[in-house]
Amino acid sequence: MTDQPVDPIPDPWPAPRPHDPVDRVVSLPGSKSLTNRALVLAAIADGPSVVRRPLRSRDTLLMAAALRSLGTSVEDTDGDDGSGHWAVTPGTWDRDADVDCGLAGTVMRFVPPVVGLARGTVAFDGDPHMRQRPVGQMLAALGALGVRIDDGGREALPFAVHGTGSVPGGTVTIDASASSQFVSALLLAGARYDHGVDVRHVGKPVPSLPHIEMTVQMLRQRGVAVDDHDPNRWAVAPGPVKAVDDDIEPDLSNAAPFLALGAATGGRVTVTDWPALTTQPGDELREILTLMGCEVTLADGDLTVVGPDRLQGVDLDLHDVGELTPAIAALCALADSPSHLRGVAHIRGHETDRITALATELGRLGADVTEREDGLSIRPATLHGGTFRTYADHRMAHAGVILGLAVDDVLVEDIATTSKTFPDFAAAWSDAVHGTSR
Ligand SMILES: O=C(O)C1=C[C@@H](OP(=O)(O)O)[C@@H](O)[C@H](O)C1
Ligand SMILES: C=C(OP(=O)(O)O)C(=O)O
Repeated sequence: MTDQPVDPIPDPWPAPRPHDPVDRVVSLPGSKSLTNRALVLAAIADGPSVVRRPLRSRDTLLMAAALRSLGTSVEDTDGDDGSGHWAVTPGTWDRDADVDCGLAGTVMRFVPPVVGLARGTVAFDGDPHMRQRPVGQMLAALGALGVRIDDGGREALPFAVHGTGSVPGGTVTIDASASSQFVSALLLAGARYDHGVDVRHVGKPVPSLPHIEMTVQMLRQRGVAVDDHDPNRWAVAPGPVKAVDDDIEPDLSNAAPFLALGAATGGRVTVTDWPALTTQPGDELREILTLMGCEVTLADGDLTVVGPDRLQGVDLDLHDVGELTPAIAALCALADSPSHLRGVAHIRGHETDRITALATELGRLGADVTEREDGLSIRPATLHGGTFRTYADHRMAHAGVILGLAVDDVLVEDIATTSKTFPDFAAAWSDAVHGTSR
């Protein structure tokens, strides 16, 4: 062990290592990004609707709680197939409220623009690290659109939004290079502003563009006119948001560790209900894992990955799919040729500074890693056991358990942090690795 002396880690979790190549079929919970968009749009819609098979994890429960605190009804209901749904009924938003953002970017960014439509003062705060995550550009844009914000000059949490019941809206320029969620947030609320919104981005390229396409697609499904013809500009026409029942797809980003289980063990993993067409960036895993030497097939809604004898390194720009970086970096550390992961400077503003965290923790287990301003270079090395720190980041925990597939005695700190986007991840992971929950 090469651990430096540091604070003791509570309950590090022994990452399970399979004895033989696995052969598993896995069904995943719903998408965080789709669930939280569906909830926001249902809350500002022109009637009641149902969010079917939503993700119920910390991020989405926080979103449901935020919308309830404004005066929206979000109730459990059973579907015909026995699965749990959420019935959402828009309400009168006429009260002061407190919103806990936890560590959810979607709550901190998507809720303030709709609070402009409420009558009341809403105070926002979150986990300690949430106060470091970027939101200032978005608050400034909201101010320019006519929403009164009080952030005490911090350009970060905690802040208060003073809703007056309507928002003028109009044209606004924003630097969204820190997060695509700034743009998605303004678009989600924009149809309900008096003049709609016309958002123009100026600055370094906007990351995670598939997530903006997801927003645009969901708005159009609800009858909202969106012009996204020109690059770096999105215009939402004013008008009603139609109430639409929505089926939430499985979370394809959370598929990453499970597909990695096939990839890293030379085994076979099938994820069920993989959508044929999707805006989720996790769909890119099909191409990425193919480049790493896996055999990847999508047939009748089943995505199957068969791992190679030896994983190949990759040279990838992950700018559009930054949230996949921790899982891919872990796989790269198990590959037998070098990898370069580029274009993800913005993930330094995610749940933790993911570039530094990955360089530190992969390095702690013996990986040969160079931290770059916008990514990581990873060369083959012999890894060893040790404690993998997760910095309250669910996707760091995914990286840790992936390493544990191929390295003895990997302990993952705070495995419960995975509850941000995946209920009972540890049990689902043990089940997938060993074929039985333990
Ligand atoms: O809109 C969304 O649902 C998301 C957008 C992306 O954020 P960034 O653009 O900040 O990377 C992504 O990383 C995050 O996990 C979810
Ligand atoms: C960046 C992420 O989350 P958030 O929605 O909190 O930004 C993520 O889930 O990888």
